[in-house]
Amino acid sequence: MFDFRKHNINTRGRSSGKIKTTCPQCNDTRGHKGDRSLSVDLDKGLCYCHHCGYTLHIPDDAEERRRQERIDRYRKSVLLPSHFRRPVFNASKTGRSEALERYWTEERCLRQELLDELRITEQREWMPQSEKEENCLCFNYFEGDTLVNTKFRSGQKHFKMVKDAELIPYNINGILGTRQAVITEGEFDACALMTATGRRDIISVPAGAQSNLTWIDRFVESHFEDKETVYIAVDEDAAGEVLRRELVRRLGAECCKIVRYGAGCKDSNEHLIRYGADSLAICLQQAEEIPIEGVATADDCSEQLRALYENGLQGGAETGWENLDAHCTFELGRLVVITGRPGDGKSEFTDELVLRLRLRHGWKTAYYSPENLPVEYHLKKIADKLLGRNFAPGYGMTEELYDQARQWLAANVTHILPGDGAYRIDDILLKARQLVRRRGVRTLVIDPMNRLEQDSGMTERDFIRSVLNKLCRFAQRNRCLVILVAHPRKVNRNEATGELRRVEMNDINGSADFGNMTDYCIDVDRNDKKQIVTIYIDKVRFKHLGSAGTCAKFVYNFISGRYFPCEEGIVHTPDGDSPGPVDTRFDNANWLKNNEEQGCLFH
Ligand SMILES: Nc1ncnc2c1ncn2[C@@H]1O[C@H](COP(=O)(O)OP(=O)(O)OP(=O)(O)O)[C@@H](O)[C@H]1O
Repeated sequence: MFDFRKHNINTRGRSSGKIKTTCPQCNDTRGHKGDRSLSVDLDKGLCYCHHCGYTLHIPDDAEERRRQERIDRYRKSVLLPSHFRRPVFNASKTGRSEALERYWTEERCLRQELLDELRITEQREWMPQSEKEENCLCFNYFEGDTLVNTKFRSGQKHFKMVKDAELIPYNINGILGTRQAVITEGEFDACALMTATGRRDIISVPAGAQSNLTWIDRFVESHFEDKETVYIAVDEDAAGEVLRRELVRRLGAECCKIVRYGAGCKDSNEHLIRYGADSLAICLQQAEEIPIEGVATADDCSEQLRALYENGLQGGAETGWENLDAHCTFELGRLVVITGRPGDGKSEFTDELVLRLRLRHGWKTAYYSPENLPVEYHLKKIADKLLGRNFAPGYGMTEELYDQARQWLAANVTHILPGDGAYRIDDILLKARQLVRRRGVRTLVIDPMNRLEQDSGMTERDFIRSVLNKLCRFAQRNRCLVILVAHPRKVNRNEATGELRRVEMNDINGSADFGNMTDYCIDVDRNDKKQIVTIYIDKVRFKHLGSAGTCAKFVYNFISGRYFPCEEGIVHTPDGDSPGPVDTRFDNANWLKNNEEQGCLFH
C-alpha cells in the first residue's frame, strides 16, 4: 500500500493502474492551474511531472518500515564526536537585513523561503582575510537540531568556519532516509538546486573541492548506504574533477550520476542565474551515468590524456627515504609484492613504507596481517616508528602524546581481523571495499600471502594466479596501492661461503606469476654481519615510477624500528676494518608532531 495522500497527490479515487493528476510541486505556481502534468503509477508508487520534472517514489509499507528502522537506529546511536568544539545556535539572532534578502533572491536567484527553512542567519564577524569585522551571511550546519558548524561568508567573498568545529556536510538532515541524494560543492549551489527542483535531499561538501573526504566517514553507513542514486553536482573545473572522482570512488560508480551544466557555467548557481530554474532542473534529470567499466576510448579519458600530453608522465608518490625515492616511487592502482627471507624484516619495512605514504600523501591503511596480531602489539610497533622512540612511559613521553598517538592510529590504521581461522581473499577484499567507502582507505596490506585460505579444488598455481588477479583488479577499481607480503621457497646457502644468497623475484614460493603480474617487486635483505638492510627493487613495471635492478641501503634502529638511509663502506673499529654502514642519515624526530604542525593530523 502506498500513501499518496501524505505527499498531497490526488489519486482521483483510483487505487491501481496509471493515472494523470495535478503536480503538488508546481501546480500552485502554474498559469494553467489544474493541469494534470503528473503521471502516477499507482502499483509501483512512481510519479513524474512532465512540466517541472518532479519525480517521487513513494515507498510501500515494508520499505517505509525499513527506512524508519534505519533512521531510528541512527538517532539512537548517534553520538557526536566529543573532541570538536560545538558552537551554540542563538535563536534570537535570526533576523536578516533587507539587503541580504535582496542579494539572496535577486543576485543569487534563490527562493526566499530557503532562508528560514535552512536557518540562514546574518552577523558581523572578524574575518582573517581582511583582518576586520565584516557583515556575513551564515550557513548553519545542523545535524538533527544540533548546530555543528557555521560557514561565515562576507560580501567580499571572504569566508571562514568555526575554529576547531567538526566538518560535516551542509544540510545533512536532508538526506537521512531518502532514496536519492545530490552532492554539490558549495552551499549556494545546494540552494540553487533546491530552488530549481523543490527537492531537499541535497547536501554540500563543507570545505570545497579536495580529495580528502574524512568528513563523510561518519555518515557513510547512516546516510549513504541506502541510496539508489547519488547525483554528483560539483564544479566543472580541475579541482571539481578531483572531488568528483573521489566521491565516485567512495560511494560506488554503480549508484552515482554526474550533473553537467550549460555553456559558460561551472556550477549550479551560475547555471540558475544564467539559464533559469527549469533549465537547471533539466541538468539534474539528464545527469550522466558513469561510463561502463571495461571499455574506454579517448573520449572517456580526454582530460587525463590532455594532462598527460601537456605535463608528460609524472613520478609517483615519494616516501621521504631519498635513497629509495631515487629508484622507486608509488602510484595508486598498483600491486606491490614484498619478499625476503623469513625474519629479514618484510613486515617492519612494509609498516614504515605505508606509514610514510600516510604522512606524506594522506594514504590511510588497512591491514590483513594475522601474524601481527593481537592488534595492540602491531599498533605499538607502528607507534614506535611514528614517535621515533619506544612507545612506553618514560622521558619525553606524556599522557597528551599518548592520546594523540592513539587518536592518530584510530583515524589512520584499520585491521581486518581473520575471525576464527584463515580468511578467504574474497572476504578480505569485501571488508577492504567497505573500508575504502567508509574510511577512505588508500593502502591495503596483506601480510603474508600464505595465511590466505586456499580455495579447495584449486592447484597452488591457479590459486596464486587468481589471488594476484583479484588484487590487481581491486587496486585499479578502488584506486588503492595493494601491498602483498610473500615468502620465498627455501633458499639454499652458497656452498663456498656458507652464506644465504639474497632472495629474488622468481624465488617466491609457488609461482613465477608474481614477477609477471605485479607492478613492483621489492626484496628485503638483512645482513646482520654488516648491520645493513638492503632493499632490492627487482621490478618496477612503469619507467616513470622507477627503475628495476637497483637498491637502497638502510640501518635498522632497534628502538624505534625505523630504517635510516645509509651507504655501504668500510667501518673502522678497534677490531679492524670491515664492511658496514657509513653516512647514516639518522631521524629520531616525532613525526606525529611534524604532521600536526602541517595541519594534517587526522585528515
Ligand atoms: N635489520 C634488522 N635487525 C634486527 N632486527 C630486525 C631487523 N629487521 C627486523 N628485525 C626484527 O626481526 C623480527 C622479524 O621481523 P619481521 O616480522 O618484519 O620479519 P618478516 O620478514 O616479516 O618475518 P616473517 O618471514 O616471519 O614473516 C622483528 O622482531 C623485527 O623487529
